[in-house]
Amino acid sequence: MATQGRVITCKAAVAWEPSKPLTIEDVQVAPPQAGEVRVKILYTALCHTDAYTWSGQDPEGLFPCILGHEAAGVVESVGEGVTEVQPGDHVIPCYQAECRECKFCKSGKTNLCGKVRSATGVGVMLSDRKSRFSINGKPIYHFMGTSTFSQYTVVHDVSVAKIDPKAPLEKVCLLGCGVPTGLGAVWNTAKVEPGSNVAIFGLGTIGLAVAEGAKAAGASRIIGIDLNSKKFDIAKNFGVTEFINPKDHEKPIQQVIVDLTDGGVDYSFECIGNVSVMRSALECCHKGWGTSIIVGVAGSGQEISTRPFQLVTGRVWKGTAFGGFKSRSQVPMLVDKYMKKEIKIDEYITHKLTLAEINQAFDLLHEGGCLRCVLAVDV
Ligand SMILES: NC(=O)C1=CN([C@@H]2O[C@H](COP(=O)(O)OP(=O)(O)OC[C@H]3O[C@@H](n4cnc5c(N)ncnc54)[C@H](O)[C@@H]3O)[C@@H](O)[C@H]2O)C=CC1
Ligand SMILES: N[C@@H](CCC(=O)N[C@@H](CSC=O)C(=O)NCC(=O)O)C(=O)O
Ligand SMILES: [Zn+2]
Ligand SMILES: [Zn+2]
Repeated sequence: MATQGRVITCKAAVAWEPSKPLTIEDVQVAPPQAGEVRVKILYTALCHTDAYTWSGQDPEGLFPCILGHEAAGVVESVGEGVTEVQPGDHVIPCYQAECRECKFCKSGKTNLCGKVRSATGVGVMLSDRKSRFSINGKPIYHFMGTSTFSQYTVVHDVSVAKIDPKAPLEKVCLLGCGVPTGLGAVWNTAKVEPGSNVAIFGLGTIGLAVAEGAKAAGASRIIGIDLNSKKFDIAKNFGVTEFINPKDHEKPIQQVIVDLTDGGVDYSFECIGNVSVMRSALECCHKGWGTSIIVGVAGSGQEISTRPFQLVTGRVWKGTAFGGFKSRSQVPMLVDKYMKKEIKIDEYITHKLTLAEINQAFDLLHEGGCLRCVLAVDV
């Protein structure tokens, strides 16, 4: 039976309250309105940002909601005025929109887009400030404008990238967040030059993608720092050349790195979300030019600090969202790079489960051996 124009009832994992196990529910998904796209999600991975919001630490977290933002699927139907995708197109939902018209998009200075952010930050769609998800009439909030822990979702047309239909969706779903974030932090935000020294704090998917990007950029020393020493074995495969476990040192970790690198690294990346590590990451940078990129997302109420002298003497503190990539324009290019074997994806996928097993997948996220767990959604 044709579903276009009708409400679809499908399975979704609903987060009812912070930290309470998600439950698989029959959810009603309304048809897309003007400028919206309804997508059948086939595969979704879990990102630590989903766990962060679920834990209640996200100041923008709203409940009940449908989490998830690293996914791939097929367009089921489109609303009025949608021209760039059509039913049957293979797509990756993009939590960072790209409208190409707002002052952010036109600035050429950022990948942030202002068109739908005020709505996605409060769990609704822009046109009527309402949710397209409900359970027996009770609205369920959207999350990050994507809500991919559902067999069907509705996204803004500026938040969906059309990709090569030949690309395996169970792999390229990772291009919705983690892998581009790490690669782009190096290529777009830091712009690491050949021969640079790099320090990466946190060797999860994001830190490993930073390592992959730094290796591709020609960095000569890539120092990985993690509290879990088992990470070094896997990190070598992504380009990490040296490993430091802060637990093995009495001196502050920034001092250890400064001593090891003749004054500090050219670039550092914080890929954990810990504000005290963010300070170490800045302070391990070389005087005069060292640049530190904050990638990790810190909890509500957390603040960063350092002595202003650190910046007066030439260190630079920056942050990155989605690695600075313009989503709709550049995600298809990343898919093509994967298809040409120019970037890794398979190596980040350590576990595969189904949507029904999502709570097990969240448990796995907190285990040192899990990078990305991909869920088959349509089963
Ligand atoms: N800015 C952005 O656009 C994005 C940010 N993120 C954020 O990036 C961060 C990292 O994400 P994942 O790699 O998925 O996380 P993850 O949890 O897999 O990796 C974090 C790593 O840091 C290590 N670690 C924890 N505390 C540490 C400490 N004090 N010192 C050294 N190592 C420590 C852990 O052992 C782990 O290996 C999260 O905060 C996530 O929310 C994720 C995606 C996009
Ligand atoms: N909601 C949080 C902020 C969360 C955050 O910083 N998100 C990152 C992406 S994390 C992906 O896994 C981001 O890109 N932020 C830019 C944005 O526009 O949201 C809070 O309020 O602190
Ligand atoms: Zn993410
Ligand atoms: Zn825009």
